[in-house]
Amino acid sequence: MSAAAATLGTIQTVQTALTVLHTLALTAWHFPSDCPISNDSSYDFIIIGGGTAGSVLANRLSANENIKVLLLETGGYAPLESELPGLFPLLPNTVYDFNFTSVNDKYTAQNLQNGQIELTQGKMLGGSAANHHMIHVQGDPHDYDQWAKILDDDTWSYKNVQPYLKRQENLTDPGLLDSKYSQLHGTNGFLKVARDEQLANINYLEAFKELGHKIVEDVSSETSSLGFNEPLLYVADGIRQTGAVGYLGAAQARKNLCVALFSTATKILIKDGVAVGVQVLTSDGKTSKLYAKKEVIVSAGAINSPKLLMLSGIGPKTHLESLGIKVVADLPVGQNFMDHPSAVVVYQMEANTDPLPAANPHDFPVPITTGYVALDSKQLYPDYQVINLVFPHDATALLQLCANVFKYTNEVCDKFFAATSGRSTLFVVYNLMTPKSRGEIKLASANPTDQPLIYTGTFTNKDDLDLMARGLENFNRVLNTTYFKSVDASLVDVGICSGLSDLKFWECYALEMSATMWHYAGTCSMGSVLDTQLRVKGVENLRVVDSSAMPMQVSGNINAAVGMIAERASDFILDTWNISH
Ligand SMILES: Cc1cc2nc3c(=O)[nH]c(=O)nc-3n(C[C@H](O)[C@H](O)[C@H](O)COP(=O)(O)OP(=O)(O)OC[C@H]3O[C@@H](n4cnc5c(N)ncnc54)[C@H](O)[C@@H]3O)c2cc1C
Repeated sequence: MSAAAATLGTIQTVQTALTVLHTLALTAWHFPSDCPISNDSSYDFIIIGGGTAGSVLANRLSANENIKVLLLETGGYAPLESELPGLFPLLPNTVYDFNFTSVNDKYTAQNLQNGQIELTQGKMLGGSAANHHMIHVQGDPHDYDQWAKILDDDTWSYKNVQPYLKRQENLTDPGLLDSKYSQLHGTNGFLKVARDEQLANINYLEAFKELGHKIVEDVSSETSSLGFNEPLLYVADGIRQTGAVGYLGAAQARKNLCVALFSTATKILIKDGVAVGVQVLTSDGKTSKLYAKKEVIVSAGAINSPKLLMLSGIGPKTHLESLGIKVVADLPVGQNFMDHPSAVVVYQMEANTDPLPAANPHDFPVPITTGYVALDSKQLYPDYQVINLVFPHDATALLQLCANVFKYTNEVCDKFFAATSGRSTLFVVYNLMTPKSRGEIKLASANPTDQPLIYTGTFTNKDDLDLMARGLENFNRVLNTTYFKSVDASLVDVGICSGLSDLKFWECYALEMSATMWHYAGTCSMGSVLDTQLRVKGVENLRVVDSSAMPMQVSGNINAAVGMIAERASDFILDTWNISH
């Protein structure tokens, strides 16, 4: 039997066994209790979705005890395996995941299972931060300055968003707290972040240095995020740090905050162009109508937020009419879908058989470094990011990542695994930072329980494929460094793109191995669907606050940018309603 198939079988067995533990709700103590809702109740604000953005908003808007806030979350409490950082490969394909897949474009991702991209997305309190990969990075200043330029609104420039990036953070890393980087980080926020420094990373950092890259303690910067480092992680006290753990945990005792679990918003109630409430389906199969005296705020993530808007009549007119949905506002909802296209590259190191410390479920599973690289030496912002994971020999954890997280085919994963036999490997997740390609989310039907159609649009703009190929080729120079030569390193051949060389090889590799970084964004973007205070154009008292609102990708993992948007939005909302904060 294929090693990958056997690993997938083992994961399913473990996932089934864990369902017994789920019934004990072992993590509930972190969070506010589940709050009952009843038909016709009203609140000042209704927030839809208790993920990264929704958790920030629920905390900030309920800080004033006179303001009644309802947070609706379709999932339940995150399970124990979400809290333990080392267990993240067990989370996809469970009830804690929406289990979305892309529509097979027959062009990209053909070495993924079924030619489809597994678009994992958290369905639980904490949202996608409860099953994400825990890398914390603020993004490059150039990203936000571009947002300000596109939106013609300086509110979103780096200078103006930086305080909100900081406001989320509670930096607990002793080395960084004692360094010049400390002023770029917050220490009073709700999200604890720190590095996991590992001796095993030193040789690799040296190799990247030999290629001319800067080695930095931290890539946060007021000018440029280029360089290689050991990243900050959303891990503290051995526990994954999510918005739900931090922001909702701190608001546990508030009587004016109702967190309703297993409560799915199926429609936004709109009367005469004003959002007045939400229709909600609860786990007992009942439908209720709940009302918002001030605002409805949609924070259901970049796939579910556009889905909900379209179900409510806000979206492209012809698409909605084709499904018999009455149009309330004709807006390009669902369009401008963005992700960071990725590809995994593995290097086997013949002469490196070093053991690694035994995996501790409270830590990130393996030593990790990240790098941000520009292909043009004059450019200050990155074209690509690499996430480098060091796996010890014969590591089944590599198979778990390959087969259950990235969802490469068993043939590909078996080849990667064979390369680990008796030697260490470097598992490199390469991804493109500012793709020009765009995809689209569409409704499959007017039924809220149906999955939407997700067209990722990967490499529909040829420039992206060209840049991705050049970047992969550029990174591959690592084989020429002293360390990689000393361990007799080579690229693991997965048997695709044979006969091709140089850039043609990398272009083929990028296409065939293209996957996701799970950084979905832009589907209700500011500028087209929203104004720059995140209000839906043409509908009053309705905002979208989550990764859907991003007009352009940021150069790195996007959770911090989403949290920043929500922090910023909370100030907009409190100011709009003259609520003190
Ligand atoms: C596998 C994976 C790995 C990632 N790795 C990283 C990483 O290492 N670092 C990083 O910075 N970012 C990472 N990300 C991205 C980051 O986690 C997300 O961008 C971020 O969590 C998005 O926040 P959000 O608030 O937009 O949506 P989410 O956090 O997804 O929250 C949406 C919430 O809405 C709920 N919901 C949806 N529909 C409804 C409805 N109709 N009614 C009620 N509730 C609803 C969902 O259950 C969910 O709780 C990763 C994401 C994934 C999926």
